[in-house]
Amino acid sequence: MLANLTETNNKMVTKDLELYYGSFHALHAISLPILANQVTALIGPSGCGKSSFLKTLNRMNDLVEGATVKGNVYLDNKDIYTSDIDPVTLRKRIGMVFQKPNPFPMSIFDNVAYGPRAHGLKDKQKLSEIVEKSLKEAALWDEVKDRLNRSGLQLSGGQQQRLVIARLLAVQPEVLLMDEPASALDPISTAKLEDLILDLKEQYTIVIVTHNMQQAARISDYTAFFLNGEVIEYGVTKELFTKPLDKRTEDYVTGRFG
Ligand SMILES: Nc1ncnc2c1ncn2[C@@H]1O[C@H](COP(=O)(O)OP(=O)(O)OP(=O)(O)O)[C@@H](O)[C@H]1O
Repeated sequence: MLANLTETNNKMVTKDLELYYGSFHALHAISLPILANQVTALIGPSGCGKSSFLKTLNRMNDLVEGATVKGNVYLDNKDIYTSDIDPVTLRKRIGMVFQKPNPFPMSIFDNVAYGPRAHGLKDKQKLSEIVEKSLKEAALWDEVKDRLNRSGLQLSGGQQQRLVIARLLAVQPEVLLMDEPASALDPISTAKLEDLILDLKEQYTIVIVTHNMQQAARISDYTAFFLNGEVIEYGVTKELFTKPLDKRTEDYVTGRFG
């Protein structure tokens, strides 16, 4: 399937995106749509550029010394690499979850209230409402409502990952980027996180990097297969997994390499 870059329900689009780390050419002419309220999975063998691509979507690569981006990345049809875009505000709209859960060393409440407070909100009642709403949305409220003052670091890995998601939701993002968010979790926590991702796509647009083919098949609507910094194939997940057009995609999804 050819990626349609002009669909009206594209939340984001990358066009001829190139990424260099110094002289190393890490991403080659990536043109991909990210559909609104859908889960897009990025798959491919280690080192093929999935995380690098993910980081171009909220300008996290700005923080990597020597990284240069060429081409365009649009959010709601507006290029995010123009000089009038403030990367900090952008990252509020496009939040990111990493492989290893990274709650701040503070209470569960303060973790979630962190973003709204940083944006100047002081009203205790409003903060409490946001914390409760975000924890509910992240499917963590019932497990922590009686211990909001305990440290976020005392939670299990799966709970920590949902706390990090609650922290992002508290600043009302539009897109959630997830870089192998379940790779450090046990099967039960992974299943909870997958259920949560399926719930969250009702309200948010989600891009997830995963090494787990079954996970990509279970939770994503669209999949892009990366190899050596290129997108080899993009399409509806079911089709890409059952009727891949490219031999290399077929070899990868059937476990013949990677
Ligand atoms: N900060 C950096 N400086 C230089 N090269 C980098 C940097 N980050 C990544 N690379 C290189 O870019 C290429 C793509 O890396 P990237 O981490 O995006 O791949 P990946 O598909 O996410 O891999 P994995 O599945 O192992 O996480 C690799 O060759 C990697 O060594």
